[in-house]
Amino acid sequence: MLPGPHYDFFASKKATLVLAPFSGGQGRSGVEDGPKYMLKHGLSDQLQELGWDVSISDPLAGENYEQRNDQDLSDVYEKVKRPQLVGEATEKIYHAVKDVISRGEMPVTLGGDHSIAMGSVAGVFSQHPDACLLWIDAHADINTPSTTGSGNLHGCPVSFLMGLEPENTPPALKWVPKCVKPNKIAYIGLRDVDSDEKRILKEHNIKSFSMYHVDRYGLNSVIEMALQAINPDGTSPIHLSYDVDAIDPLFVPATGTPVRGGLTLRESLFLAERVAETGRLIALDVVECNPSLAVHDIHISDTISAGCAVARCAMGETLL
Ligand SMILES: NC(=[NH2+])NCCC[C@H](N)C(=O)O
Ligand SMILES: [Mn+2]
Ligand SMILES: [Mn+2]
Repeated sequence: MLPGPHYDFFASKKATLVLAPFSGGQGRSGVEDGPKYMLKHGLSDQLQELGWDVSISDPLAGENYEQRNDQDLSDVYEKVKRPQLVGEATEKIYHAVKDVISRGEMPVTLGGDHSIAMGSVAGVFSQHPDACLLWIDAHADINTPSTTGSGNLHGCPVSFLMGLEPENTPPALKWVPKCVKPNKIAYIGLRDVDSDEKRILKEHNIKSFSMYHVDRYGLNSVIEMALQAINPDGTSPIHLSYDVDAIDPLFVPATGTPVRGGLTLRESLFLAERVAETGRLIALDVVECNPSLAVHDIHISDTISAGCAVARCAMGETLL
């Protein structure tokens, strides 16, 4: 029998689930229920079964962000929607993730929409400036305040983390540190990238693997190429930011911006297993599960179980 993956890390095997029930980075409510559903699905017990000591932190507890999302129509800055709300929530997430990582535990941030990665990534990079970022997504989420067509901040977190447009940064988002260098981020799964985003990716020479590349070279080679680009000597810690819409909507239907032609369920899990196997994963986000967008109950269980499986695979689950 060929050996399965071998994991030579997870020394402390302590993780904290950082709940980020936040929907203000886009317009569709329900995505704030992601963390609740993943917990109900048993994620915490599942990770404990893998040998993790799991705690839960809830930095947005009691803030009622959903209601404010509906009401705060005056919260705009030029084209950007709800900067105040997003700024406050992501800063709380930032502090929570920073605490977790500085204790030597793995932060597993459960969204919420992808704007929450401004908090999680900034928190991780504050303690590990040498880290690299693997962004798994159908979208590049690198719009700037001037290029965004939708005004939704879940389409912009990477541009803020890279400090691309300081002059147009809404005041409430000025706290986001410029922490991710263009040679330290790679994308896998892209298939819906706005034209300005394509220009930005090219200008900064960011390693971006679309579904074309997955088909052309196979996912295994694409992962190798991505890691080689952002972590050439294999020593940098890795933050994996996983938008479930990278996975084909056949498998993950309940998400806000589904795009057909994505990763198969098996590919999506292999990707997480392969990153785990590097022994360098220090932080994980799982975002954009929106149970409210399900048409049938089975859409909810498909979506939530895929999100939980991504987390388990990234944290050492093996098939054999
Ligand atoms: N995290 C996401 N699902 N992002 C979708 C972004 C879609 C589009 N590019 C926008 O800027 O609005
Ligand atoms: Mn996406
Ligand atoms: Mn995203």
